[in-house]
Amino acid sequence: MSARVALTVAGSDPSGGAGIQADLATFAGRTTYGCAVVTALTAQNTRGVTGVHPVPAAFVAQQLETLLDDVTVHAAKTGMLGSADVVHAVVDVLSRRPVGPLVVDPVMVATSGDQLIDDDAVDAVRTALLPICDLLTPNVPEAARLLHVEQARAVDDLRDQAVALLDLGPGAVLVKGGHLAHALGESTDVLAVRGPGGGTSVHLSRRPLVATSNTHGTGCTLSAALAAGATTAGTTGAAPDWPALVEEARDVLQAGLLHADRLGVGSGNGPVSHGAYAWGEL
Ligand SMILES: Nc1ncnc2c1ncn2[C@@H]1O[C@H](COP(=O)(O)OP(=O)(O)O)[C@@H](O)[C@H]1O
Ligand SMILES: Cc1ncc(COP(=O)(O)OP(=O)(O)O)c(N)n1
Repeated sequence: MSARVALTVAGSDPSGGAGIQADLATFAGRTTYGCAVVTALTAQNTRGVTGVHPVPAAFVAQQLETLLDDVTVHAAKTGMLGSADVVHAVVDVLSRRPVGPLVVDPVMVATSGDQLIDDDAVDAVRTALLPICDLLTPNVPEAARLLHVEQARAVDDLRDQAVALLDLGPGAVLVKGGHLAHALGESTDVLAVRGPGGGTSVHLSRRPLVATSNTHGTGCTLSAALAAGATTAGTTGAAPDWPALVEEARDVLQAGLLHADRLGVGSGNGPVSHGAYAWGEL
């Protein structure tokens, strides 16, 4: 028997709340072996980002090629890619070399407001990465930026934007409603899935609002849990059951949010507790 292997292609967050550190912790919590290709170093803590040191695109490609020469990956996720060159390098390798279902978290801005991607890279995500993506997981501002529309203000807007984003190429889209959670009084994400016959199904995933400011890394944790869940489909080549995997991943994140205040890491927006679900902590 061999392990289910998930890959993250993302930036480093030394505080451990987001980026590759969050992804690897989440993979481990889902009993999935984790590999990581690093796209950028950030100087970051729970209060914000003070610097970004990008990895050259050719070296991102070299990391991927070298890994895939040796290791079979059953599902992958992308997080912070940073520049158009890195986006194109990742797309070039992943379109030639199968890594199972691909989850794209189109990371653009940290909770602290710091920009993690430039405008050319957003265009590259839209035109090159989304066509090879199996599940796209934008938050409210990211969905609006990808579609060139105003930010969603209600669940109907989340639904319309999830369906509209399917036209850019992904097999499924989960528009996350975390930025509306306080206004709505609960956290509602909307999943749109393209069916084999071309029809679209829409699913609402709802959870009670967790009253915490310790939300650093929520998006990374959710997309990593989704990639970990998709490794099972990746071992057989079956299509992932995205509605079921979204519910599982949201349970992982909800436990992480409920346990976050007990971590006491840093003095800003602290990290979610990536392993809480696996430990049975609530
Ligand atoms: N306070 C909260 N309570 C419960 N769920 C939340 C809360 N904040 C965010 N979430 C959930 O965390 C996930 C990521 O949230 P969101 O803030 O939308 O994305 P990002 O972290 O990428 O900015 C979504 O599933 C969202 O519904
Ligand atoms: C290196 C790195 N990657 C991604 C993020 C953003 O992560 P996210 O999960 O969206 O969490 P918040 O920034 O919203 O807390 C990051 N900060 N750093």
